[in-house]
Amino acid sequence: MDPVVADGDWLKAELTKLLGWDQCVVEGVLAAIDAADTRCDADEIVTNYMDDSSAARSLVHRFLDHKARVLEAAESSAGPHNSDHKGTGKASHNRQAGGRKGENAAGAGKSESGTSVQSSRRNAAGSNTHSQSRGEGPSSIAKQQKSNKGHVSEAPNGAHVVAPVQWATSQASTAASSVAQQGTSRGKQAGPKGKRRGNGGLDKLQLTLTDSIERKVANCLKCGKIYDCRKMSEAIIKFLESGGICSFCGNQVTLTSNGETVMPQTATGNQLVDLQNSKGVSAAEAGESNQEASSSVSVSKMDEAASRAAEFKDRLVEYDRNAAKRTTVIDDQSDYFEVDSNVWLSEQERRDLRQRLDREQELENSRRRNVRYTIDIVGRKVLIAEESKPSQDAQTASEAASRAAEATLQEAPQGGGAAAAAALDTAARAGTASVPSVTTSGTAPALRDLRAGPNPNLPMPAPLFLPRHQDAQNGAKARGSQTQSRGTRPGGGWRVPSSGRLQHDDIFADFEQETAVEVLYDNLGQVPELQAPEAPFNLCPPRADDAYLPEVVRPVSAAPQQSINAKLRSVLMPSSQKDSSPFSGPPPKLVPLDQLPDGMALLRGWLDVDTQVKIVQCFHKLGMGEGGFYTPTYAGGAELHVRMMCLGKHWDLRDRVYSDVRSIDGSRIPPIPPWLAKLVADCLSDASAARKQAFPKMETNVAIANFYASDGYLGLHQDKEEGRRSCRAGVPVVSFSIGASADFVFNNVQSMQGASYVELQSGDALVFGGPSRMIYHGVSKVYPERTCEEVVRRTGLLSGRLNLTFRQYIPDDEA
Ligand SMILES: O=C(O)CCC(=O)C(=O)O
Ligand SMILES: [Fe+2]
Repeated sequence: MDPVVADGDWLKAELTKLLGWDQCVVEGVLAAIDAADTRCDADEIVTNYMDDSSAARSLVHRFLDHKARVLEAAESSAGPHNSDHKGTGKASHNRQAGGRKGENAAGAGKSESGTSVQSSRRNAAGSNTHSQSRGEGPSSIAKQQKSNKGHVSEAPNGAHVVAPVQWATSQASTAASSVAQQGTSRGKQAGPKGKRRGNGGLDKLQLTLTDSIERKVANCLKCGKIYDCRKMSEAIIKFLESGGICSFCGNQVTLTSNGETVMPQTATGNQLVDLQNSKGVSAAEAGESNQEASSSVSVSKMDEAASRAAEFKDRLVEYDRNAAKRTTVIDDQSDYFEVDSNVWLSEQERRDLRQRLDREQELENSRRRNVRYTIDIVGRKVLIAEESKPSQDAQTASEAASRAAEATLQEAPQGGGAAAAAALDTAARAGTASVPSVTTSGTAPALRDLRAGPNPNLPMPAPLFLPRHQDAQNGAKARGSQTQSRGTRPGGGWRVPSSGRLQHDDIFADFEQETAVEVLYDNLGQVPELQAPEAPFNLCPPRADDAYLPEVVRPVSAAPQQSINAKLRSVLMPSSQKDSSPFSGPPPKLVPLDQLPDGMALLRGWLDVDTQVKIVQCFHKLGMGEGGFYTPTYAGGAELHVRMMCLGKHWDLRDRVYSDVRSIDGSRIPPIPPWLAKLVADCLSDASAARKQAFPKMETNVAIANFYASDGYLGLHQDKEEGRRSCRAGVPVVSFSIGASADFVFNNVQSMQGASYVELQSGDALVFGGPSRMIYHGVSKVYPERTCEEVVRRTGLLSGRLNLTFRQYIPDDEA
């Protein structure tokens, strides 16, 4: 037994050293330990207030053990009258300690300068019994609070509010006693430490209060300061002492004890104590009067605090109710498309937004339906008309495209359609699946419903410009002609009024020409599968000098018409890139008519003028109808330099076969008029007679009509698609020539080397069959100045040459 250890000062010093706490805090803890009923209670204090420190626990145990032994020794030395305590030798040390303490305090007369625990006990002993002393133990405060009904009031919200005076009062009475015992020393002590040191009972009471409050960690709702009441410190004690007044901002931090709100304690209690002390009031009186004073002041403070709380509550509620009106939330992150799930939208806003989105979707759908493509035929571009105003702009774009296509077709009937088809075809190849159909109302049926898209392969950015001299040449000649009567723009040319993209202009650079030609030829290298029909080719356009014409508009004579591509070539193609003549090489030898090879006969002027006129008129009419004249193209896209049409069957330059329907546009093929067939038969008969050698029999079922403009020609070739039997049998070809004269070149090989030629004149009939059936032949030159004036005058035949060749096609399976 070590009396030093049994002394509270020893434990206080050890714990202070161990825990590093303020001494007054340690004193409070010691007071609680001293008041604990059992060792378990003491252990709990260690657990709760000393972080369950084993070192602290062992110190406490050591202290209690020694204390018990000291008390026991004192008891035994005092006599057996305390057998009651002995009888409960196993009773808690506290009881032992408590009992002994009281006696010790009273009897042993330990100095006031002992531990605060002892001091407290001794102080309390003056007016309190042992049981009272025990009543101050843990959890006794609540009981006191409940029993003290006079200090329980109803808060505005209905909650019970227990004025701090209840527990402050009891502590005040204790403190008052303590202070009374101490005289006025408390008030004289300088600094809080001294004050606390002399106020150990108060600390103990705070500790018990801490134990009783429900939320051990509280925070100030105004400034956020946190009060961790699990760890005792001077600040916490002060906080608890004040009943939850925030030491930082003065706000009330709500503390609840046993379900009841602890109201703040003002300094009033202590002040009163101090006041009473200073007046020399006895401890008991001071306690009573203190209690009463505290009670009345606290109630009034409670009312004041309650009304402040209610006011604050009302303000909060009001704010909550009206927050939406006074607050605008701009949520940039919120996707306004999220209409349905957007929590920031009111019902009305949601409805409005939904309607707006629906409207926009409708417009977008309508815009997609109305996309139009503008076809720049010469520029070979297909442009998407993106419209912002769907209906109106789409309509405008559509009309512009239609007018462009129509005007181009009508103004350049020899080639515009083909170029359009080629452009469309090219565009269609480059197009996407989603492109809509091209609307070309008023144009040829084959142009309608073609699907086209933008052509990324066409780099030419600017419209193609034609030089003015070309415009003058074409436009002037075309002016007043049938093209004008179709409503095309006076002055000729290819200007498209609405788009303005095709223009005449003197201003063009060489590189532009070459670029254009390059593009043109690039495109020609591609295979146009579908060739749009050309505008009707008028073999005999009306002319002013035609005597037979009625007295109507007498337009200037029509120009020999060229296809657009021919025009482009002649105007724009650098000489180096122009077609090399298929007749380059040694000039052919003119063959006298009596020296023609076997199987060839030339019946000069066999067709009289009337028959020629009849033939021209016939082909004038047929040429403008279904299956009429068109410009044949090779598979690669290059054009023949003649206009062609077929009777009986269609012969296709691209695949070189005969068919019943024109493959390029599905046209039906006009039949050979019987009078013409008879004419052919008669001619053949005459040819046999002339040669004194019968040509193989030939019943024509195919006729090919070619119109050569003044610059037209036809390369060396064989007529060999009429079937093996027809060709092998030497079934002859009968040819009629009308209009301008031309050089007919022929050879046994496809070369100008050793070639011969004869001049075919208007009205001539040429027959080649038998051994000459497979000669290579062609037309190298046309002589527009050498023509049959009468035929021209009577028919209005264009300057050029009309040639008809009659053959008999015998399919191989019939052979
Ligand atoms: O125009 C000519 O005289 C010849 C025509 C020709 O050879 C043909 O059409 O195959
Ligand atoms: Fe031929």
